[in-house]
Amino acid sequence: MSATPFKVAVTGAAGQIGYSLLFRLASGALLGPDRPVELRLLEITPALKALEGVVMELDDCAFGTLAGVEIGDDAEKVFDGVNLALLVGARPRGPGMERGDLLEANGAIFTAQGKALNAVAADDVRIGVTGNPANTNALIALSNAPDIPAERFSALTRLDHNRAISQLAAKTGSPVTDITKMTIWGNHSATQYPDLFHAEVGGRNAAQVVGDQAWLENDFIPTVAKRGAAIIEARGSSSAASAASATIDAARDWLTGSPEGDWVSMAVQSDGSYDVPAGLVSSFPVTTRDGDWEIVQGLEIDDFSRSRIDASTAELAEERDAVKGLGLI
Ligand SMILES: NC(=O)C1=CN([C@@H]2O[C@H](COP(=O)(O)OP(=O)(O)OC[C@H]3O[C@@H](n4cnc5c(N)ncnc54)[C@H](O)[C@@H]3O)[C@@H](O)[C@H]2O)C=CC1
Ligand SMILES: O=C([O-])CC(=O)C(=O)O
Repeated sequence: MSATPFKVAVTGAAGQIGYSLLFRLASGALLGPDRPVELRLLEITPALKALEGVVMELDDCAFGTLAGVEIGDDAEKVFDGVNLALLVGARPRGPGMERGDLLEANGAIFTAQGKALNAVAADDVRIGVTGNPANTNALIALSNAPDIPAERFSALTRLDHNRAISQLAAKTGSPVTDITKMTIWGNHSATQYPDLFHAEVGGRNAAQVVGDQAWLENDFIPTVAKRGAAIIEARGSSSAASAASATIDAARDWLTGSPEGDWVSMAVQSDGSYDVPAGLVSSFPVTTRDGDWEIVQGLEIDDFSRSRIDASTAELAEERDAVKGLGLI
C-alpha cells in the first residue's frame, strides 16, 4: 500500500449526496484497496453537528483504506493540500425549478471555494463540480482560481452519461457493459444532448441498432435529459446515491484513465472543438489518462446533432452572461 494518503475534499459533506459519497470514497472505490484516502469535509457551520454524526459512522465502518477525516467550515483550512476536491455542497432544486434557477443562490459558494482552492490546494489538484448548475459553477470556480490550470476543473455530466447507457441497454436488451462511446453534449440541464449517433451496442452503431428515430427524439433524449426532475417528482428530493456513484465514476476515470477503446462524458472548458464557444464549460466525449483529459476529435456531427448541441451551448452562454452580470466571473 502506498503510504501517502490521497487527500480528497468533499463540500456539502453532511448532505444527501455526501451521505452516499463519503462511504464509497472511504472504502476505496476511487483508487482501490491499496491507496489510503484522507477525507477533508467542508460544511456550513450549522451543519457541522450533523457532519460529526456522519464521521462517527465512518469510524464505525473501520475502513482499512481510510487514513483520516478532518471536518470544518473554513474552506482554506479544509482544502489545504488536497489532491482532489469534489464540490458537491450547494442548494438543490425543488419541484418546478430548473437548475439554472440556482445560479444566484449557489454562485457565491463557488467564487469563495475557487479562491480558497487557488490559495491552498496541492499542485496536482483536480476539481470536480457536482453542485448545480454544475457547468456554470465550474466556470465560476475556475475563473476565481487563476493559478490552477483551467483543465483541472470539470463538471459532472457522468450521471447523464450513465442514465443514457442504462436507457439504451434497456431498449436494446443488452447488458450495460455492451454499450460504449456514449456522449452527453452541452449543459447538465434539460437542454443536454445525449448522442446515440456515435454510441455503440456490442460494437454496432447504436442509432442503427435502435432504428427508431421517433424513440430517439421523443423518448430517449427527453427521458435522459429530464431524469433529474422525474426523480425529484418521485422521491421528493433530488437524486443522491446515483449522483454520488457518478461523481466517483467521473473522478476515478479522470485519475486512472478511461477504458481502452471507449470514452466518457465530462464537462470541461471548451477550446472551440465542435464549434462549442471557447471558454464555456460544456460536456464533450473525452478520453482520460493520469489526471488529464482530451476531447475526442473527428466525430461527424449531422444537422440534427448540430442543432441540439447549439441549443445547449446557447443556454450555457446565457448562464455565463448572467454570472458575469452578477460579478461572479
Ligand atoms: N451534477 C449532477 O449530476 C447532480 C447534481 N446535484 C446537485 O448536487 C448538490 C447537492 O445535492 P444534495 O447533496 O442532494 O443536497 P443537500 O441539500 O442534501 O446537501 C447540500 C449540502 O451542502 C451544504 N452547503 C451549502 N452551502 C455550503 C458551502 N458554502 N460550503 C459547504 N457546504 C455547503 C449544505 O449545508 C448541505 O448539507 C445540489 O446542487 C444538487 O442539485 C444533484 C444530483 C446530480
Ligand atoms: O435534477 C436535479 O436537480 C439534480 C440533478 O442534477 C440530477 O438528478 O441530474
